[in-house]
Amino acid sequence: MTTLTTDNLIIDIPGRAPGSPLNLEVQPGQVWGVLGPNGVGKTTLLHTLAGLRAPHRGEVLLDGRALGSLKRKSVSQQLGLVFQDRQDGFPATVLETALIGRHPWLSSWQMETGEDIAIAERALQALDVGHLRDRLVSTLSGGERQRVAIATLMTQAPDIWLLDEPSNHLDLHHQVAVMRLLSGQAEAGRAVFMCLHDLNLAARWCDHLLLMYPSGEACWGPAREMLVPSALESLYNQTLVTVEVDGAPVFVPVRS
Ligand SMILES: Nc1ncnc2c1ncn2[C@@H]1O[C@H](COP(=O)(O)OP(=O)(O)OP(=O)(O)O)[C@@H](O)[C@H]1O
Repeated sequence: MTTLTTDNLIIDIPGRAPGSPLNLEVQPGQVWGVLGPNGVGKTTLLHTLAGLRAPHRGEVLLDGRALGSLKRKSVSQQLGLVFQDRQDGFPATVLETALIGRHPWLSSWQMETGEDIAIAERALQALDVGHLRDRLVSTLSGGERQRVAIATLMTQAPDIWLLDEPSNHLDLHHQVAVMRLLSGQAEAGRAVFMCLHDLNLAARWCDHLLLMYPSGEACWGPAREMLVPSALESLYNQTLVTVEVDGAPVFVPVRS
């Protein structure tokens, strides 16, 4: 299993002064949540961790090796990303889309085997979209598409799962089902690192949190140390009431 680290990483946001350097260590078995208001740089960070954007400064490392020094195929075997937004490039069925997750594991021009198809079908079942396997993705609802995207990542089976707002479009039942699945993946030794707008999902399911402030400051650590109401109020510029349910804090925005 792979550890993702950042060494004095400063993400590159056009026209903005560099923020504080990030020195993160995302270890196997951990579930990280990234919290912060709109436009603070959460997606930019995820894309930088995936090697899709160059950092302003610093480095991203996989097991101590600089991301840039690794072959893309090797990176995509170790790390995968669910994007916040997706475009339908060409017509593809749900099963064909999930099978894209096997590409890092196939050689050029190699066709998927029965085992690859079985892996994809198991992932579709796990995300409750197995019954849609032959449907065109372009005909799916927002929540169904989101679950297909997560199933594609599951089919890819990397050690590090990066997810940009995985609960987007999901109803309550599927939000919890996806969080349980991500938690199970971490228990199996993978690492999960996701941006979330739902503070309460983060409080319930993440063991580590990174708070990104509009000033460019950031702080990170075990979730119990980060879930300080005053810090969260300042993060979102929103007054909160904290209650406890099942031993976990629940944050409710005040109305006025
Ligand atoms: N190509 C670009 N050119 C100029 N500005 C950009 C570009 N890409 C992103 N930005 C800006 O960088 C900032 C960070 O964007 P990013 O998408 O990372 O934020 P975010 O925290 O994920 O926001 P949200 O919560 O709304 O998804 C935003 O102000 C955005 O407008």
